Amino acid sequence: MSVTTSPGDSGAPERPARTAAVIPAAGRGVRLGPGAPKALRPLNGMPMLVHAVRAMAGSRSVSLVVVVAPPDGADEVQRLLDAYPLTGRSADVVVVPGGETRQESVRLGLAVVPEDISTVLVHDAARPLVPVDTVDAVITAVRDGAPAVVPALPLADTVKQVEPRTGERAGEPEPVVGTPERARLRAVQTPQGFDRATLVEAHAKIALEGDGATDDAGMVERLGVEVVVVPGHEEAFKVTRPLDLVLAEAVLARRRANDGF
Ligand SMILES: Nc1ccn([C@@H]2O[C@H](COP(=O)(O)OP(=O)(O)OP(=O)(O)O)[C@@H](O)[C@H]2O)c(=O)n1
Ligand SMILES: C[C@](O)(CO)[C@H](O)COP(=O)(O)O
Repeated sequence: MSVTTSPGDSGAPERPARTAAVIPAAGRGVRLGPGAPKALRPLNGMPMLVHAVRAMAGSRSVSLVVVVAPPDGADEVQRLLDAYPLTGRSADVVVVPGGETRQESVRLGLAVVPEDISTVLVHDAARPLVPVDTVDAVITAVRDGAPAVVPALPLADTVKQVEPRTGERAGEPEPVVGTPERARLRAVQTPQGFDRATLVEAHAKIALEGDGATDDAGMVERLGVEVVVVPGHEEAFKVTRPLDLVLAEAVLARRRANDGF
C-alpha cells in the first residue's frame, strides 16, 4: 500500500480526519467495450478516476480518499495519481488493490479506513462528474444522524418486472409480470454515505453469508437499518456504455464553457 499526500492550501487550518471516501475502481468496464480498465480511460484528457478523486476531495469534509485499484494495477494507479496531484485543497490519497467484485473491492478499501473516521462515502470511479454539492448533501445527512444515505433521482422511464425464460423457451420474448408504481421508485447513485461502523458490519455480514448486493446501501438494508434518500444529480450518472462517454465529454465541455476551466 502506498500513500500520497497532495500539496494543499498553504496555511489552511487542519481539519479533523472525519470523512473518508472509498472509490472502487477495480472494474474492467466490460460494458464499455475493449480498451484500458474503465477507471483509467480519459475524459477531457484526464483519467476518469482522477475526476472521481477530485470530486470527492472537492468536499471540504473529505480528508482521506481510498482508491481501490485493479488487483494487479495498484502501482500503475499510484503512478497515475502522482501525475495528477490534487489542486486547490489537500486530502490524503491511499491506493489499495481490489477484488473480483465491486463488493469485495469496497470491503478491501474500507479495511484501511482508520477507526477515528466516523463517516464513510463509497463512490464509483465510474461516476466521475458528481457535483460537490451532492457529495456534501450526503455527508450532511450522515452527520445529522442518518446511518445510511443514498443520492437518488426519480425515474423517467416506466419499469417492468419480467420473468426470464428458461429451458426450451430460453430466448423467447420475456413475459411482463408486474409494473411497479413509478412514483415510488428511485434510481440510486453514489456517493453513498454511511456511519462507518454500520457499513463495516453490513459488509462483514454479507461476506460471511456468501451473499451479494449491487450497492452498499442494499447491504445495510439487510441489517434492518434504515437507509434514507437525498436528491441526486443528473451529472452523477454512471459511465457504463459507450454513449455515456459521449455524454460525459459533453458535460465537461459545458462546464468549461460556463466556468472557463
Ligand atoms: N471487481 C470490481 C468491479 C467493479 N468495481 C468498481 O465498481 C464501480 C461500479 O462498477 P461498474 O460500473 O459495474 O464497473 P465495471 O465492473 O468496471 O463495469 P462492467 O460491469 O461493465 O465490467 C466501478 O467504479 C468499478 O471500477 C471494483 O472496484 N471492483
Ligand atoms: C452502486 C451503483 O452505482 C448504484 O447505482 C450500482 O449499483 C453499481 O452497479 P454496477 O452494475 O456495479 O455498475
